[in-house]
Amino acid sequence: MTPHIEAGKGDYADTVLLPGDPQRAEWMAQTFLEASRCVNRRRGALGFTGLFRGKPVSIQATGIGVSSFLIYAHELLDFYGVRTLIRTGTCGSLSAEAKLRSLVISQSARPENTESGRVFGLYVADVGPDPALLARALSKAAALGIDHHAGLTACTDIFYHPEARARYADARALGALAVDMETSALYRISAHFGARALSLLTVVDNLLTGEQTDYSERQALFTDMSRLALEVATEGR
Ligand SMILES: O=P(O)(O)O[C@H]1O[C@H](CO)[C@@H](O)[C@H]1O
Ligand SMILES: O=c1cc[nH]c(=O)[nH]1
Repeated sequence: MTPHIEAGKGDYADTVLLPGDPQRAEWMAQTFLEASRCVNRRRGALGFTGLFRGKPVSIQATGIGVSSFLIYAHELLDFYGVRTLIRTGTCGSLSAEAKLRSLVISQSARPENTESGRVFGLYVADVGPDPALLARALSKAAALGIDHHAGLTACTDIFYHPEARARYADARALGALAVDMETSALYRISAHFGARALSLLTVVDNLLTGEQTDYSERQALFTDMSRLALEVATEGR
């Protein structure tokens, strides 16, 4: 076990899907995994291991923001020896393409010059998803008919920011499709540990128009993203 995870060594599969929300972790495990068992309840950050089409896979909630995310990612990579991390997150749209309820596949992630932006100087710079995972996700998303866009995403430390959407002007000028609060951390720490990573994000609100989904409809919104993540995670294994 680690300070934040009570699971024993060997309780996680080589590949772990990472939603921020523990309720999403539980829903994904109940909906998609066979023989699923809960391996972590500490602090309510639920973790599960089970089988998808007969292949082992885990799902671990990471909480909100880079600080929380880096704790779970670090302990999974360092202590549990996990080799592949696939985020199944949510994001806010910054673009006309990333429509509400559609999927964004992060091809690169740009941190703001906030605390995590400074911390990232300690990690490998300018890293993105594993190219093979990305290619697999793009072809499977097309084959499954999933409404998706791939491109740059922004990553912020601050959900409720006094400057509101104006603070994303730079990221939007660079073509950022959407913003979340963990993807830069995922790509940096995975590169640091020589592991593979990919971030899939469902658009739950739009920072340009103010449109929002309701939390009660959200689990149903995650079917496409979850299936895609599980197929990408288990193909060829
Ligand atoms: O829904 P999750 O995966 O937590 O992701 C997004 O939602 C949270 C903010 O509401 C942040 O963690 C952000 O990245
Ligand atoms: O980080 C996030 C996630 C969802 N919606 C947002 O506006 N920001």
